[in-house]
Amino acid sequence: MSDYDFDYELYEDDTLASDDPAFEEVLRRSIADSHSFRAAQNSASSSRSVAATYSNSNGQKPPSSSFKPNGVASNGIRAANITTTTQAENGVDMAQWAKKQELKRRIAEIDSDILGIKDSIKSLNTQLSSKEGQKEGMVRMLRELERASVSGASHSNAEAFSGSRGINYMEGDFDWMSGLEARMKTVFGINDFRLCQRGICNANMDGRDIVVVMPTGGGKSLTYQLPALLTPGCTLVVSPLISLITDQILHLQGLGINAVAITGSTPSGQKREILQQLTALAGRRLQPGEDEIKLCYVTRRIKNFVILLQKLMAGGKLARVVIDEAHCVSQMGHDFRPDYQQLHKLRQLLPSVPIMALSATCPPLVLKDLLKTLRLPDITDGRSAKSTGTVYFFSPLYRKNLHYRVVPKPSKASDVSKAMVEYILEYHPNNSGIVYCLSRKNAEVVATELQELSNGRITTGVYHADRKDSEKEQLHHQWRAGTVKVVCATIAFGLGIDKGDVRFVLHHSMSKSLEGYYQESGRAGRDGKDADCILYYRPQDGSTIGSMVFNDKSGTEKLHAMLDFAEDLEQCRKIQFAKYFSHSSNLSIASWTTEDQDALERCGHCDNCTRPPETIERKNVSLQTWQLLKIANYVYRIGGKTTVNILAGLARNAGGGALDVAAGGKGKRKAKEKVNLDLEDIAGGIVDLHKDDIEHLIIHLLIKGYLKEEFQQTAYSANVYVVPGGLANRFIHETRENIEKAARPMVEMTLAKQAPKTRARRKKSVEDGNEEGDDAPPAKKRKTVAGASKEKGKQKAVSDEAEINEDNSLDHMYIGNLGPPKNSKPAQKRRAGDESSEYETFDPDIIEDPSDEDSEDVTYGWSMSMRQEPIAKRKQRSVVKPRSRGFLEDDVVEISD
Ligand SMILES: Nc1ncnc2c1ncn2[C@@H]1O[C@H](COP(=O)(O)OP(=O)(O)OP(=O)(O)O)[C@@H](O)[C@H]1O
Repeated sequence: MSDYDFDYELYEDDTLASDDPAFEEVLRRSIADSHSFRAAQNSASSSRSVAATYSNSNGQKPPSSSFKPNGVASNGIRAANITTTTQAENGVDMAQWAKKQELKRRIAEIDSDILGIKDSIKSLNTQLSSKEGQKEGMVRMLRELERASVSGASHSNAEAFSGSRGINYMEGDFDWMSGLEARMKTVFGINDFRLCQRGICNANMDGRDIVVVMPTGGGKSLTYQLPALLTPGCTLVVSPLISLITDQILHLQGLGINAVAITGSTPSGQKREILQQLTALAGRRLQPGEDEIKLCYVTRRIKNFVILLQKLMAGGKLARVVIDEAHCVSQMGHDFRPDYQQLHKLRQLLPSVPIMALSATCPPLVLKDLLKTLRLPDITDGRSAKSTGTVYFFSPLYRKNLHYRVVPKPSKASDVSKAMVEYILEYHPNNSGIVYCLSRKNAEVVATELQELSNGRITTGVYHADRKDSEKEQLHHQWRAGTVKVVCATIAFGLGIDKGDVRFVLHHSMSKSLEGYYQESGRAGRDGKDADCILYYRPQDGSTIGSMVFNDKSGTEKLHAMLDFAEDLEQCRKIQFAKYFSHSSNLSIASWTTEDQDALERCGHCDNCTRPPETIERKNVSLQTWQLLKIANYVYRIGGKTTVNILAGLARNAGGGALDVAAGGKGKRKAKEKVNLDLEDIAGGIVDLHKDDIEHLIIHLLIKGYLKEEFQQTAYSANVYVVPGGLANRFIHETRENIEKAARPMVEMTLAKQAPKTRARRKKSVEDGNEEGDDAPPAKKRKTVAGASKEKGKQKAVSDEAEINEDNSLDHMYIGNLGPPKNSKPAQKRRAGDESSEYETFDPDIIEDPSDEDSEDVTYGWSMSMRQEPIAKRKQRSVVKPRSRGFLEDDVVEISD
C-alpha cells in the first residue's frame, strides 16, 4: 500500500461550523476513530456522509509528515499513534489540513445543492415559457377581439371600415380623432396632419403593430408622441442616439409633456428617480397630483429594467414600444447595428405591448428582415388593413422644399469659407444652418473662419466625435436657442436633430456616398419650408474621399455615384436621387411620386432644372479621351504614376511634361528618374480643353471605366492614382485618325461653357474701376467674394476659345460645377513651365490633397453662381422630403439581452 492509498471519510455534522472549537474536537475524534479506514468507509455508506476521497481520486494528499506508511496497521492502533505523533510533531499543520478537508467537503455538498436548484429552475423556466406562450396567444386573441369591436364601434364613417376592404386608418372616422386633433393643436401647435400622420395615429390608438417609412423630417415623431398623450401609461421609445433623445426631451418638456430619458449620460440620481416613478406607475401608486410619465426614451441596455417594463405591462401601463431608426436591426441595410438586433426579445418579453417601427429608409429586403427580427406579423396596408398584421405606412421620399445645387469649389481652402460667408450673409444672415466637413480638424477651421471672416456676424459651433458629451449637449442648447447659428460638423452631427428651421445645409466636401449626401442634406427644411442644399465640389475631392473609402465594401462604387451626381449639369437632382436609390436600395421609383408630380418629372427648381441651357454645351470629347488614355497608358507603362491633378497637368504639357518615375530601389530609397513626356509623340499634342474641363473629363472617364483608381496604402493614408481602366483599350489601340473619323462620338460630355471676356472688355473693366479685372463679381458683392482680390491679370487660355465671345452675355455665370473662368489665372502662373513646378516635384508617397492651397489662384463666379435664382423668388412651397440614415461614431445604442 502506498503512502497515499487511503480513503478518508469525515462524518458530517451540520451543526458545526469550521471555526467552532467543537469542530476541532470532531476532527480529532474522527482521525482517532479512523483506526480502520476501511471500516469507516463501510460505515459511511450507511450514514449520510459525504466521502472525501483523496489521493487517487482527488489528487490531494495528506501532509506526509503526519502519515507514515508504517504507522498504519489493520488493527488501527497505529492510527492512534499517528494522531499523537501528529499533534506532537506537527499539530497545527494537521489541524489546518483537516479543516481544509472539511471545508472542501462542505463546498462539494453545496455544489450538489446548487445543481439541484439549477435543475429546478430549468424546469420552472420551461413551465414559465409554456405559460407565457399560452398567455401571448390569449392576449393576441383578446386584442383582436377588442380591435374588432373598437373598429366596428368607432367607424361612424361607413367607408372607413368594411369587412372586405379592411380598415382605412387614413380616412376613417374614429372616436378618438377629435381628441387627437385637439391635443395636436393645443399641445404641439400643429393644425393639420401631413403625409401619413393621420393614419398612423389612428393605427396607434387602435393598438396595432405598425411600421412607418417616412422621409427625414416627415413628422414621424408626432405619430407616437400625440397618441401617447391619449393612451394610459407610458410609451417606451428606443432610439440609437443620445443627441436625438436630448433634442426630443427638450422639445417635449418645452411643450409641457412629461417625458424622460434613461441614457448613459443620465445622472444616476435622476435615473433612480425616473425608475421610482415608473415603479410607482406600474403599481398605480402615483402621488396625488403626480403625472404619469408619458414618454420614456432609452438608448441603454433595457435588460437592466426589463422586470420594471414587465410590471408596467402587467399593470396596463406600458402603452407601446417605439423603435426609431428601426432599419438598424437589419443586416441588409447600410446602418446595421448589432445591438439593435437584441430588440427581437421585446416581443417575447413584452408580448402584449404593441410595437411601432419607424424608419426613413427601408427597402423591401430590409423591411422583410425588420419584420422577422422584431417578430412582427406580416404587413397590411394602412388604407385597407386587415384586423391582424402589422399596419404599414409609407410616404414619398421626395421633398420639394429642398433646393439642391452643386457649385464649384475654390482650390484654396480659405476661399471656400469666404464663399460660404458671402452666401450665408446674403441669403441667411439670421437663419440656422449646417456646414458638413470631411474631418474634425476641417470642421474646426471652417467654424473659426466663418466667424472671423464675417466679423462675428455668423456665430458658429463645432460638432464632431471628439467633442465631449457636455460640449455636444451645450451646442444643442445653443443651436436650439439660436445663439449659435451655424454648426460646422462632421457627419456625427445631425441624425434625428429635431430642428425644423435649418434653412441651409452646405457641404464643404462631398459625402462618401449619395446615401450619405441625401441624408445629411435632408436635415435642412424639416419644417417643410424652403431650404438650400449646396454642395461645394471640385473633382480632386474625389481623390481625397477615394483614399478614405477604397477599403470599404463598395466604397469606390458609391463614391463614383456621388461623383456622377456632382458632375452632372443636366439631370434633375430629384430624378438622379430616384434613379440611384431604385438601383442601389431597390427602392421603387414610385417612392418619389408625390400627389402633384410624377417621380420622373423634373422638379423644376434644382440647379440643373434652372440652369440656362446656353450656359452648357454637349461636347464630343472622343479625341480628348483618346489623348488622355494614351498619356495615362504611357505613364503607366514606364512606371510613373498620375493622379487626377497630374494627369490633367500633363495633358496640357504642364512643366514641359516632366514626370518623376521610379528608377529602381525599394521603399523610401526608391530612386526617381525625371522623364520628359513628348506629348506630340504620345498623344498628338496637348489636350485642347481648359484644365478644369480636363479634370471633369478624367472624373467622367473614371466613372465610365475608361480609367480606374489604383490605391497605394502608406503608413498614414492611401494614395490614389489614375491608371487605364477596363475600357481603355477601346481607345488606346486606335489611331487618332480613326477616332476623329468615327461616325458617332465615342465619348460625349456636357461641359459648362466658359465665359471669358476679350482683352478689350477686360481693359474696360479695369478702367471702370474694377481693379480685379473682368472676372470679379459685381462691385457690391466684391467685399467677400472668394478670391476676388486675387485676380491680378489675365492668363493666356490654353484654348483659343478664350479669345472669342466678344459679347458674351454669360460673364460670371458659373453655375453648377462650372469651372473657373479660363482667363482667371494670373498670367505669370500660366507661363510655360510655371505651373509645372507642382508636378515636377511630385512625390508618389504623398497623397494628393485637394484641400491644399495648390497652384490655382483663381477667381470663381461665386456670387453669380449663388444667385441664379434668388431664394425669395422661388415658388416652391411644400412639405417634406427624404433621407437615409447613417450612424455615427460616438452615439451608440446599447440594448442587450
Ligand atoms: N403636421 C405637421 N405640420 C407641421 N409641422 C410638422 C407636422 N408634423 C411634424 N412637424 C414638424 O416637422 C419637423 C420634423 O418632424 P420630426 O422630427 O417628427 O421628423 P422625423 O420624421 O422624425 O424626422 P427624422 O427622421 O429626421 O427624425 C418637426 O419640427 C415637427 O415639429
